[in-house]
Amino acid sequence: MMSVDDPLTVTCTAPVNIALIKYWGKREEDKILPLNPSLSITLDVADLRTKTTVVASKQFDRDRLWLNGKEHDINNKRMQTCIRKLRQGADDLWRDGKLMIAKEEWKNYRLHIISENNFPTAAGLASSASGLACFVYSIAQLLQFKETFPGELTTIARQGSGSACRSLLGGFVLWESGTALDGSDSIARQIATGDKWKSLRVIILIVNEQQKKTSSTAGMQTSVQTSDLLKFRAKEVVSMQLSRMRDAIEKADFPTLATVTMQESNQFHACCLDTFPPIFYLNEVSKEIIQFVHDYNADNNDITVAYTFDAGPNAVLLTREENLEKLMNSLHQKFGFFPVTREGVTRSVFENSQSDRIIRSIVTKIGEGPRVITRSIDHEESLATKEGKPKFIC
Ligand SMILES: Nc1ncnc2c1ncn2[C@@H]1O[C@H](COP(=O)(O)OP(=O)(O)OP(=O)(O)O)[C@@H](O)[C@H]1O
Ligand SMILES: C[C@@](O)(CCOP(=O)(O)OP(=O)(O)O)CC(=O)O
Repeated sequence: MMSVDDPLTVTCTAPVNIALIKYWGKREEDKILPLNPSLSITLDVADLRTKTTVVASKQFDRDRLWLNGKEHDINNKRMQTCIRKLRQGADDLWRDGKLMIAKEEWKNYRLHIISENNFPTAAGLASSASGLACFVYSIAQLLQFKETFPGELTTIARQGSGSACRSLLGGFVLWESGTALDGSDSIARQIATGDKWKSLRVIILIVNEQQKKTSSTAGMQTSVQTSDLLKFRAKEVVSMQLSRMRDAIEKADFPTLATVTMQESNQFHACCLDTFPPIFYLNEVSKEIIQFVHDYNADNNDITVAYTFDAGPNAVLLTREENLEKLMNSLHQKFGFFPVTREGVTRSVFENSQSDRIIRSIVTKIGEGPRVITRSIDHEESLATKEGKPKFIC
């Protein structure tokens, strides 16, 4: 049972999501309202995840954030908006029929937020999506956040980073662009569980783990200002592709899902090229991977693999379990050996010595949304000491 002296804490995990229908461009910068709807798959937290511990105390003098063992600036506008909205929606904390903290009391508590990603941060692997989703979800869990309308929490995560709203749900997730000026209808919701897609495998091919030159936020701003193709895409293309994709998800139709996914990735990168000055996220290896996938499908006379790329050169391939071994063998033959991490275990000891090649890969599958791991500070999964400081500092 919780006593008044126990630190108020929660530890949660949140997944990475990969967009199959891309979000690129805002119609409103401040509230992060997108030009078009987007659709993603949530990846399994067993392989890629953010873990966050939040501790609340009246003794702390300010809100603080530690990311991967180093203190990180929390005074940026986006994180401050999220924290403010979460505090506004805080509710009474009850334990065993006893009121522990009345909702108006929460304003006297400051937060220590300790977070780690088990994959490279800011390298185009959607760390901002899982990171901000975990940030919002964990604080909401601690402050007993009560939604005033369904999906409200996703509207808060959206204001941390657009793609983060999709990481609050599992399976296939649709982020509606919405029309309301206040952004209240620009929410994310699950449109299908992963039940029909249990055999889907997602292979992340890491080509570069460095921080990218043009952030998604800055890149899409320039695209909105300069690309006519982006306007055409938002007006004419996305709704058609979205309905093809939703139909394919419903029917578990891999070839259609794969085709739309590749077309979407290509159109997103075409919009980047149409931006002035152009933005290049793909490198030579990325392009070789694209060619490889098309050759592989042509040789097999079937569409069994798809690729998608976000704002960086790393590839995400989709295939089915029954094709995985054959595909990995062909990738190794074409690109040389690289270590493969599957179900959290690295299967190959071969390090790729060449540069400009695939460095390593992670094989994962569709997964569930965020969850609470523990509400105890003593739990081994908690990232905080009893004093509310990170257990591990770099
Ligand atoms: N666990 C986390 N907790 C809080 N914030 C995080 C966390 N992980 C990442 N972030 C925030 O996201 C930023 C990285 O976002 P950025 O968009 O640059 O990279 P990315 O998400 O890896 O790439 P992309 O969004 O293009 O896929 C970090 O600098 C940090 O501010
Ligand atoms: C290419 C993308 O990954 C862009 C993600 O952009 P962010 O969500 O990182 O951008 P901000 O809203 O400015 O934080 C496509 C996608 O995830 O839909």
